[in-house]
Amino acid sequence: MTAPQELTADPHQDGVDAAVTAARRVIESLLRAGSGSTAEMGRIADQLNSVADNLDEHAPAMNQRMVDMWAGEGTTRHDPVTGPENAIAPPLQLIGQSDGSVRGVLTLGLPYQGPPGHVHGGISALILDHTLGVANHWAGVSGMTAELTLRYHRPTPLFEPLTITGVQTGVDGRKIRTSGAVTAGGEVCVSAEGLFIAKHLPRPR
Ligand SMILES: CCCCCCCCCCCCCCCC(=O)SCCNC(=O)CCNC(=O)[C@H](O)C(C)(C)COP(=O)(O)OP(=O)(O)OC[C@H]1O[C@@H](n2cnc3c(N)ncnc32)[C@H](O)[C@@H]1OP(=O)(O)O
Repeated sequence: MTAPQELTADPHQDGVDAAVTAARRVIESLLRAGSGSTAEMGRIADQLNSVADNLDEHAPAMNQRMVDMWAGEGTTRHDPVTGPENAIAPPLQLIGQSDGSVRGVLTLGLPYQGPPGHVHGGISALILDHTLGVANHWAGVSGMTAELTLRYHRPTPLFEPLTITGVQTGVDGRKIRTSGAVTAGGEVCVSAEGLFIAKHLPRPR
């Protein structure tokens, strides 16, 4: 039996991960502030643009960055679901379980809102697509999403811990079938069935 294993990058307390954590806070704070805020938004925009100018000035060339993103640990650091270097990622951390499934827990806030007080359906789709992909890696046979079927059973709450699961259910030639769910308080909010085709695009080098 395989021991449980962390499959996503552990966020660091310093370096780019710390800056990304701050950027996530900015995204959330802007949304919370809204147009009714008394903060001086013109000055805030100037400050944020100056931060971005500084980052761009010191960034490697885009083609070099693309190579780094797909080398070694970089692979799990940039994606929009688990990546500690990606400010739009919640981020979700996934653990491969001994039974072959993957599992993670996360709480989503205002940037991920769809219906009032609840998670946007497209965000659940994004999280489940990625989780099913990681479940395929954990199972040892992976590919690209060809079909993703979602069932939204009940609204998915914001501000409450959500359990995200995925497991590979079958492989038939190049066709890989995987399922998963988002649950809150033990109730399934969203379930997913995915068809993946064993194919990988070449990594930039
Ligand atoms: C230790 C672990 C570390 C963990 C480390 C983590 C690593 C990090 C994990 C990252 C996890 C990312 C998870 C996100 C995954 C994406 O987001 S992938 C991006 C979204 N998907 C795409 O862009 C795919 C776009 N589509 C395509 O490229 C192509 O259509 C496909 C899907 C690859 C298939 O094309 P193809 O290779 O030419 O396949 P083709 O020969 O046409 O078909 C093969 C078979 O599949 C069937 N098929 C193909 N498409 C379909 C379809 N849509 N519906 C039904 N059947 C289909 C065909 O009918 C055919 O069946 P048979 O005739 O063999 O019975």
